[in-house]
Amino acid sequence: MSLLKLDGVKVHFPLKKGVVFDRTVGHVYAVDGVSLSVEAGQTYGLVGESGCGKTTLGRAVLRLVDITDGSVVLDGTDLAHLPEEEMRKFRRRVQMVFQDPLGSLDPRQNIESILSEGMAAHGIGADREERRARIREILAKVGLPSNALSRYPHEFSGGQRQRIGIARALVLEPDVIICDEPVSALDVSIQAQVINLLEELQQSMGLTYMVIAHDLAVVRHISDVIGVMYLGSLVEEAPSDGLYAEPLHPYTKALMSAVPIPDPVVEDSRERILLTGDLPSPATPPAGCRFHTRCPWKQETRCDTERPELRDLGGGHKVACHYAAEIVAGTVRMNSAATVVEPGLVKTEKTAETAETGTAGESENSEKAAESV
Ligand SMILES: Nc1ncnc2c1ncn2[C@@H]1O[C@H](COP(=O)(O)OP(=O)(O)OP(=O)(O)O)[C@@H](O)[C@H]1O
Repeated sequence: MSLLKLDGVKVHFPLKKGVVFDRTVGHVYAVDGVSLSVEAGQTYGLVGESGCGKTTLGRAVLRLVDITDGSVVLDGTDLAHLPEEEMRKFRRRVQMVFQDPLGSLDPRQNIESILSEGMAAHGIGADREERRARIREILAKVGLPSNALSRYPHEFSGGQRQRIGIARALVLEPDVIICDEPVSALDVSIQAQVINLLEELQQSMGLTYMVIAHDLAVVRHISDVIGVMYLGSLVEEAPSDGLYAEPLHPYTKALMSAVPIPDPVVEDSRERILLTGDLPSPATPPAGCRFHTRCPWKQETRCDTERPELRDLGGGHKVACHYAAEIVAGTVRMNSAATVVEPGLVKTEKTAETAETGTAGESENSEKAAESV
């Protein structure tokens, strides 16, 4: 059953100009028509490069930004159209865990005070003692000692602070937890511990997550379903295994090929797709398919004029690309100056001409574009 269902969600930020009269001179199309469902007890992973609208989408669920259009249905209630006083009751039910645990914890408050603040505001626990007992229980669940209660955020390591952030969400007994880049501020050695903790808590408490990350490796194991965002829209969505087994959208293929593989033999023997060109501004998104300006498989003129819908190609594997099936079948070939790193080479630029012969070349910009993915 879908616990959280987004339908056609748009968040357009007005671009203002002028000191006296604020004129709207355009919009940032941060989120532009996203539909997705998060099933109870599951994890939806949302990935995409910086600026694609992931955080704004998460904030829209909590109504921390104005929703321009669409619906956000939590357990049967559309939050997008709820009066503010009604919305207050629902805020407890969707909690957010932030990227920077230190920045999101008040340094002047001890842990008990940080955790009990929200509980008191939402009427959880009859009195201080009851709240304290509940906090102790949750601290144990997230792997922190009960003496953490009287300590302050700066006394903890980065990983422990993220555990406090998770505890702060849990004490409010939410239906859904949105984890926004939950491990990207942490040391690599600590990241796996926090991801494992999220998984353990999900199993023992039946939690439902939306995990937002720019790093595909972070969402891979924890997610049941993964959605890939590009310039405000979902370009691909699939059960996690299906997405990794066969990414269908050219953007996902590029993202996936940029993830380093620890085995040097495998790393050296695979092909990588490096995107050329910069990410367009969400204030002036390209017409047609938003990815067409960087797409190695772009076809004239459909891709520059007609916006592809997200469609199911089977087994819940959805893709917004006019030619996804043809690319898989090999009947549509790379047609532009796409850069492919061929097995065993550091860098090879493959163009329409060189694609056949495999002539090697260099492209600094392409390498940078790949790094930014
Ligand atoms: N309040 C705002 N007013 C105007 N533009 C905004 C606002 N918040 C976000 N944006 C713009 O919306 C776009 C999407 O931003 P968002 O933070 O959602 O992306 P993101 O994918 O989460 O990126 P990051 O990982 O860097 O946070 C960006 O171009 C950003 O500059």
